Amino acid sequence: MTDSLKDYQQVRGLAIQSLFEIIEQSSEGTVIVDRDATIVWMNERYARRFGLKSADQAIGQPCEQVISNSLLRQVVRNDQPILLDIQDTPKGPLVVMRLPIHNDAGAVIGAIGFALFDELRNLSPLIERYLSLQQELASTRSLLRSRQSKYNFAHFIGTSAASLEVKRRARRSASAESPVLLLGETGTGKELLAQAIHGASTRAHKAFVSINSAAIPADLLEAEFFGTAPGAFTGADRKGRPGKFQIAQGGTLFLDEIGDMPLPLQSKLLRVLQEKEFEPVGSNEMLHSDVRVIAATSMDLEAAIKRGEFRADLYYRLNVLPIQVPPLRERLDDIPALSEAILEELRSQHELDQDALTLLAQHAWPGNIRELRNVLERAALLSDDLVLDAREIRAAIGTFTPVARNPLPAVEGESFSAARERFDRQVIGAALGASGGNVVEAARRLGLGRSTLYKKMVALGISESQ
Ligand SMILES: Nc1ncnc2c1ncn2[C@@H]1O[C@H](COP(=O)(O)OP(=O)(O)OP(=O)(O)O)[C@@H](O)[C@H]1O
Repeated sequence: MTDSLKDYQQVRGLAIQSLFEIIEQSSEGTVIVDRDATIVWMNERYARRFGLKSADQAIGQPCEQVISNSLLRQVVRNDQPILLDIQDTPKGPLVVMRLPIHNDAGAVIGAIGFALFDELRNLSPLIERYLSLQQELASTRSLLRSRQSKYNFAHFIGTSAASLEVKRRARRSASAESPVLLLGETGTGKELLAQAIHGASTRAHKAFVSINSAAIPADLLEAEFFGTAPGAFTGADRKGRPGKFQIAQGGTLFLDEIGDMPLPLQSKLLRVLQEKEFEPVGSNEMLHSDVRVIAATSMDLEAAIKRGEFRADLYYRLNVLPIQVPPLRERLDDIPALSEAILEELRSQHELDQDALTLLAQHAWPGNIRELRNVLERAALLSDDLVLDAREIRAAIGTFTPVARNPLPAVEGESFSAARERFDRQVIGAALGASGGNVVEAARRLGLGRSTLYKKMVALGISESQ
């Protein structure tokens, strides 16, 4: 018994010695700190890994000064080893082991850290796994960042009454959960607004995903929306693929050109909006959906319903918070600020002279803000001068479409005051007509005080019912 115990003590002693030697020899580095976590010894190889010329430079330094994320201080303080850990260093990750050092009385007097490199071949799968997990994490993070919205309300430039109203409604819709329907011509900023709504909502930290029904062939749309189940297809899609609804889970799904959605898909979309669940293509399983939908269209959906091309029930479901985004020609006051913001965004040094701005306010902008951007970009590229003039803008516009102004036809020999009276009569008559004869409403439309409008009407002999 005593003999075998002696044996044991001897074997233990040898084991401790061998263990230390093997680890010391196969380690990438060894560092020893004292009770204050000040480095008292470091091997040369380890010093070089941290950019030091020699280990002498490390002696006397707090351990974190040399190894920025060192945990040796913690080991000394807690008197607890950290047996296996991964430490990032400027030259790649290391597997490290940190142990407290005790004196004969069992008190902590310091700590030792071994950095094990991949000479210990059986650790390399661990490092590879760690690296691949890190890569996966980085790419997931960057994917999420790229899916988060790029724009907020400050990006929607415009202080005209029409723009302010659009922004007011959009801001309000951000705090709701119901679908939003953005109506407006191409290039008016519908997607920008959708992103801003998402960014101001409680879903902002989740994905903003957009899908354009007009840009994807009809037979692929269902899989794009709802994904495919594993085994539903052969070849590349065998494993199954997530659809936009899955990718947007917890976030916002922007359905652009909703008017172009085929009827069978409209029924499926309606079901997701109502039941909050959907079925991937080729699957029998229902998946729960937590997605806020923002839809947009440049199409007259009511006309499409009459033609039988759009489901009325889907329209009512989507039309909870409609926002009409006016075309640029109805908010020409925004052009100077928009132009400045666009030129700035293009990092262009160019400015516009007064005639150029006047000309910009005379074009009807069928392509709206996207067209304005293209015109300014083209003009800035082609001009040598930093001040863009009307001639250069005119050349960049290409096909000029003047804004319709319903000009009054001139009457031969008519005096100025007669022409002016005719003009006043027409403008007031039109405002009254549009307001159903309501003078207060007509005055508001014309930007006149009610009594001023009354006086003008009396002077012109216009009655209220007109
Ligand atoms: N009010 C605005 N202020 C600044 N930039 C704007 C504004 N509105 C639109 N833009 C810019 O104009 C371009 C077109 O806008 P966006 O894509 O949002 O329009 P859209 O209505 O969704 O168009 P489409 O229907 O063709 O998809 C984008 O570059 C956008 O940033």
